Amino acid sequence: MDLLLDIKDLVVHYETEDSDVHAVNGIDIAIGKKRTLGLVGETGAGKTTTALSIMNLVPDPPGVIKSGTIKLEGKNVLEMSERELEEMRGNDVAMIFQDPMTALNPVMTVGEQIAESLELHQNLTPEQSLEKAKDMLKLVGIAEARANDYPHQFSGGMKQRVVIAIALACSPKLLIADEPTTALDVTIQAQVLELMKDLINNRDMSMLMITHSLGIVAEVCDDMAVMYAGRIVEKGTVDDVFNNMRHPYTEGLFNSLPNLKEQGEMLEPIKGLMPDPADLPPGCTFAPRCPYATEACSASVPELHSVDGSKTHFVACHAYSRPGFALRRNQK
Ligand SMILES: Nc1ncnc2c1ncn2[C@@H]1O[C@H](COP(=O)(O)OP(=O)(O)OP(=O)(O)O)[C@@H](O)[C@H]1O
Ligand code: NI
Repeated sequence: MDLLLDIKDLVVHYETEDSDVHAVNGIDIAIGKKRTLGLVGETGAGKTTTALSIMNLVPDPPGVIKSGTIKLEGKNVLEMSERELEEMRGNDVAMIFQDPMTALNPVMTVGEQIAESLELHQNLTPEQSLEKAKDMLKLVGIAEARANDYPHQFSGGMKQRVVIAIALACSPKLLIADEPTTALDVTIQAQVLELMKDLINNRDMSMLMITHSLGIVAEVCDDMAVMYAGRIVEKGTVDDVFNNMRHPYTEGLFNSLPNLKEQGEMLEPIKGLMPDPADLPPGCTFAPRCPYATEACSASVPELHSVDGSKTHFVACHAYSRPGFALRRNQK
């Protein structure tokens, strides 16, 4: 696979006077060109921290990138100069967040805001920028006449479309979307996702989609990585993980989803809570909640290993060292 982004052994802590939060604990993830990777996991798993690291925007202090490399087309983001970083942000990588209002300026028209990003990154004249801004609006399904309106004149779904227009105006190679539809009505969510999917595909872009929702992963992603307490516990193509899942935590996520369970089966939410990343248990951090755990699970941290020799599918779980082990879901 031709890689756009290649993250290796990333470790990020938030260090304050009274705690040391181990937010990201040595993750490896890669995104191929024209591929969309879904990063899923419970709240506090370290998803946003991972995303911010890619743009070298982890707030410091308290954030400290302890180790790792983040290569964007071969160049390590963590070693870029301020100037290179500015070039990269907006031009190569754009990020959109859950709440569109945090990204929009209430006292500028939406047309001006899209144009501003174009002027900044693409050396266009103000007139050219405004023209292109109108094109971008049309692209996200908003009439160009609305370019002169202010954010408060738009609905939530339209605001998020404007944010998408700003993010895509400079044709970045990678779009990072952090829960981009959680703040929207359910009916609007599907439309916005559909739009993003089309735009990404038409422009040969790659995307990192951060979400709690396996439904969204199924809808828009090619590949997925399941994150738990700052580690990747399973990753593969969406097909690998949906049809041949291996990690007990992944199984737990699927069992706790109403829409993905077969009818008649009982929902079983995962018992307990994710451990506090300032106080992680030794060994496999999922062991305290895992229905399959034995003592060996707490003795050492399981490494990611290939599932049946697969080149795409990996799992980090000690249980597979037991002969014949299979998840309940996979037992025939
Ligand atoms: N600025 C900060 N200072 C201290 N701790 C932080 C800071 N930002 C995040 N954390 C902690 O780091 C851990 C990972 O947070 P992160 O936001 O990356 O998780 P997430 O998977 O994106 O969660 P969510 O799904 O809720 O957005 C959490 O325990 C969080 O409390
Ligand atoms: Ni987050």
